[in-house]
Amino acid sequence: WFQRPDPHLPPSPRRPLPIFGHLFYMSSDPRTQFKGWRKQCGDIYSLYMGKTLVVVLNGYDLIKEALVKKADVFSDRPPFFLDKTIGLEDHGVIFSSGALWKEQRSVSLSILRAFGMGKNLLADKIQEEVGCYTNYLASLKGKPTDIRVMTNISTSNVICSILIGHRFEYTDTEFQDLIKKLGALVCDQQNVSLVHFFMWLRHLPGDFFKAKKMSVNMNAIMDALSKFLVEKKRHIEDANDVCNLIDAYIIERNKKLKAGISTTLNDRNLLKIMIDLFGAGTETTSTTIYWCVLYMLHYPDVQNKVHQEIKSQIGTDRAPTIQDKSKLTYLNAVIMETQRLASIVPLSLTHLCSEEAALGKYVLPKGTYIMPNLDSVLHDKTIWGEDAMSFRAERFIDNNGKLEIPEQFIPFSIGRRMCLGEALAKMELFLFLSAMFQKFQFLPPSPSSVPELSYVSGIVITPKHYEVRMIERK
Ligand code: HEM
Repeated sequence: WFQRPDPHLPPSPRRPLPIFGHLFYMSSDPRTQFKGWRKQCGDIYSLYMGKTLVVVLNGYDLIKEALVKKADVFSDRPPFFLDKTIGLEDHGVIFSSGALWKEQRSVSLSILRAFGMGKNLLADKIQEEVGCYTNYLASLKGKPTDIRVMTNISTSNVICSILIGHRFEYTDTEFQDLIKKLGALVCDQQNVSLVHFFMWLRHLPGDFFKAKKMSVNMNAIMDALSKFLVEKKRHIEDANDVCNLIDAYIIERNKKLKAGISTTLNDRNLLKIMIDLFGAGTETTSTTIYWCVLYMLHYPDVQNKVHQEIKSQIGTDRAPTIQDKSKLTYLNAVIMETQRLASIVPLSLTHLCSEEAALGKYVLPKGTYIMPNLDSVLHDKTIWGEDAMSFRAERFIDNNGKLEIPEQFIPFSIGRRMCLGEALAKMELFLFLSAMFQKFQFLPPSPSSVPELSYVSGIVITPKHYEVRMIERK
């Protein structure tokens, strides 16, 4: 409490409390709080979560310096308490580090590419799912409905078709329950930060910090996916016979073992990769769709313009395909503006400084947690102009009517740890939203009750639940 701040470390917005550091200063809406702290301290500042030093990075240049130019030291992850509770700490892709992460990431990426991520093969599969989804929306016959869970199930079906070669019906109550548990996991993260830094708190009676609820949800997801793993796992030699990620992973492992190459590919990492992709691939894409529909309720002119573009470039006799993507400039701009303004993963995922390293004018000790504040780039007035907090898709279109994507558009982060599913997410966003705006007009439950643009803060920023009417266009 009486120590002077270390001049080699970035400044803190407030003097840390003994033992707890800044934990009790954290607000339930870090987005607004972090903006204020940037104004006060500049682009880089220190927070203490208990004893752990967490350095928040703001602005494109500083985030690029850490995650791209100094990727060798800023690409590890700190341990994640929920992985500890399921006994899979430092496994899989999202929360692993070092050589194990490198191998798991490169194998997962090559499997996703083999399944057609970024190519037509997968686009056809997504389009089939989109067909089921829009039919389901049509069956609601314009009744005010919250589309969140069914959108989650639909985007989850895309990832599940890769993981286990299977899709689920929107009415499947067991799967609905699993999806709700995943949603709660993503939203409850904020409450649990205290437990993350003081693991012993989860042994206290009651569940004040929701840590027990989160462990139960995480275990339920793990149990469901390990059941699929046991069901689908089989002896497979022939690469032409691959039905899902499980097959592809096993073939890759066997290849390495046969060639006498030492490998981290094993059942535990496979299970964790399934959990990682299921978690990361479901909530993110569907939340972006959920935001986009909400923005369209607020900006009916934009919605009409999107529909007119689809009508003039593709018509209404067939569903848009991935080959149509380059024709729909305005829709692409609307999707990017949604991602920019909603900034759904505002603090990215935490990185770990693996060695002592210089950053800006400071020297950060080994073990420092790094929070890249993507919000600070996606909402930066010096990049996007004074109207950075308004929805204006035209900012992504140049004077010749072509798409213009500034390098500061980083909703998927940057550097070696940037989103593994970016190509898949972009395909999904285009195919879902183009089909939705082609087929329906989205309206608020009543003209006088447009749902608010308010959100719930978690790892992912989700709009508060809202209802919408989908009127089929003739
Ligand atoms: C709009 C949708 C999405 C957004 C905005 C998004 C955003 C992000 C962000 C910000 C990160 C953290 C990067 C970092 O630590 O620097 C990340 C990591 C990751 N994402 Fe996504 N993501 C999306 C969709 C997906 C999808 C569909 C998948 C599934 C295939 C996926 C899989 C992953 C994985 C596995 C990581 C961890 C990468 C690593 O640690 O090496 N994401 N994503």
